Amino acid sequence: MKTSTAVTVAGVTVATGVLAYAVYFDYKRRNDTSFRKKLRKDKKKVEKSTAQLQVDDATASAPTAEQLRTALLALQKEPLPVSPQEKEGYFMNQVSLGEQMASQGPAFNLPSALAFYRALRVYPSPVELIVLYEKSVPTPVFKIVMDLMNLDVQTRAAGYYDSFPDRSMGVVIKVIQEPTEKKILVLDKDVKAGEVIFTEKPVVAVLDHDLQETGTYCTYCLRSVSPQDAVIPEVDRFNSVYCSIDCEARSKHQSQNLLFGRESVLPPALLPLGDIPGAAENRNAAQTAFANYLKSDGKSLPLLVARFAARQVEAEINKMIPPEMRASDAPAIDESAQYDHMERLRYVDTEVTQDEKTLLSNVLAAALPGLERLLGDDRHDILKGKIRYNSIGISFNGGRDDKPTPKDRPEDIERTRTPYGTSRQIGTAFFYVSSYLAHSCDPNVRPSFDETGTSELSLIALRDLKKGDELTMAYVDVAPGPDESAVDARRRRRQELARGWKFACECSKCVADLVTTEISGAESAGKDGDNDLGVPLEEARVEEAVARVEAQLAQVAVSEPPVAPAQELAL
Ligand SMILES: C[S@@+](CC[C@H](N)C(=O)[O-])C[C@H]1O[C@@H](n2cnc3c(N)ncnc32)[C@H](O)[C@@H]1O
Repeated sequence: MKTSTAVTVAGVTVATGVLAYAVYFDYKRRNDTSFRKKLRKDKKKVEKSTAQLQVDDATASAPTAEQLRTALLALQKEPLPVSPQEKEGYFMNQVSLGEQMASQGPAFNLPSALAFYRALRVYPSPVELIVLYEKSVPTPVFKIVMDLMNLDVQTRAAGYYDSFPDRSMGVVIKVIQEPTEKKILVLDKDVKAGEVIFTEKPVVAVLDHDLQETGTYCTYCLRSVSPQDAVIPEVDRFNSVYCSIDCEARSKHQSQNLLFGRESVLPPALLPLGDIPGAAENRNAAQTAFANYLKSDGKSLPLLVARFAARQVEAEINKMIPPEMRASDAPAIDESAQYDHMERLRYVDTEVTQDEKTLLSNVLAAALPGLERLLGDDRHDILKGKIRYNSIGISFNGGRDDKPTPKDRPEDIERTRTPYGTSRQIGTAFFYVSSYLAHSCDPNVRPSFDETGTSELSLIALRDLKKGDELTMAYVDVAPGPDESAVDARRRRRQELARGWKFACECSKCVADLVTTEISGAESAGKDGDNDLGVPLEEARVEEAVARVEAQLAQVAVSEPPVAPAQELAL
């Protein structure tokens, strides 16, 4: 087993559910003596059984590739324990089962490895556990555990777009390999012009700064709110208003409480903050500082990113709550797969200022020590780069005319993907499925928010379309202005695309325009190098991001202070 494979595998496993669970383990480890005793006992058992075992590599029977695949397939279908308590019990049982079977001889190597692998799947710091396994599990069994992990990652990666997006949306994501890998959103049904292809709720949304200040739109769903109907929250650090108590509750649950509220973010049974002196004052100070920063900065992205981080925490904490007690607004996608979705999205290099990093990290740590790890190292930069790159502008009925003109340099202006123009939007939202829409200067769909009057997106067909057609929207306003020639309009939209999304548009219209006589020879010559765009281009990042994030996660898991029982086991 190569270390790199272990790191990749562990990165994926870490990413799929470490956060609140790790915090919970840490809390239990520090506070629960019977839990500590159990771990120590377990450590001794591992040592004893592995000391007795001197299995000879050469005589050990290794499973065939087919046996391994069949066993893994069955294992992948097993339901995983949900609550921390269930996970804890499951983990202990599987480790002890693995030991017992390993002591039965080589014929039991595969069942033993499967048990150890099951334990690993629920463990909050898998890299630590791998290190422990390497030292304590018989070599042939350890090798099978690693082979199982390898295969697990491979099958998960290959089958990812078989189950996402949900088939009921009527679209699929296709991965095109040539000339460079890209993903496109393709219709899975026939539609007529004007039909809604699918609707999608945002993962997170934010109002433009000036509208947040006026309190005329719902802070959660972005619906227009008249003053007499506004629900005004008790605790708030902006001029938030809600269109209903339902929106207020959802907002509080998803992010508002963690970022700007006072209540514990953990369920009442686990309240590690309750008895820490000064915790409430500390939290208040961290939140005030962050809110002041957001107000003076006047940008949308820092709050959008903070809300996304809060939703990740919400998803993890939700797993600790029995299903019947969870909020009813569970999103359409499996929240535990959020990291998987994010890893697959493209992004542009974005640097978050040290101030912004520190302020948000303080808010997270003050809500629950350990949460700040969520955005450690350059994960904050990457997350912001991804949200910035994929977000869509929200506007109703073609957009507004009263947005203040930004004072920033052109390269610093926040841009969202919207055919109506960022300058006409009321807010910004981030969607999982619609993130995959490519741009075309002659688009065949448009995102609309008029159907609901909220941030829920309806994707509307602009012409009759057939199953198998690629869906494309306009990221920018592609219509020529009243005084704009076709050539100028083409140059403007291509410059906007290059500036905001760092690519030279290759849509059918741009390609067709190149061969028409109305585009000047000089501009055509720019096609290859795109030096007519006046903006340096770079490939949007994706695959490197996956590798980097995984490597960092694995590194963090190895170098972190003790948060999990492996640390005790490894003593
Ligand atoms: C928001 S993502 C859309 C999903 C993306 N196709 C993927 O592979 O993940 C935007 C990226 O798609 C590519 N793209 C979208 N529309 C394009 C176009 N008209 N011409 C060239 N590249 C385009 C660009 O490389 C850009 O990095």
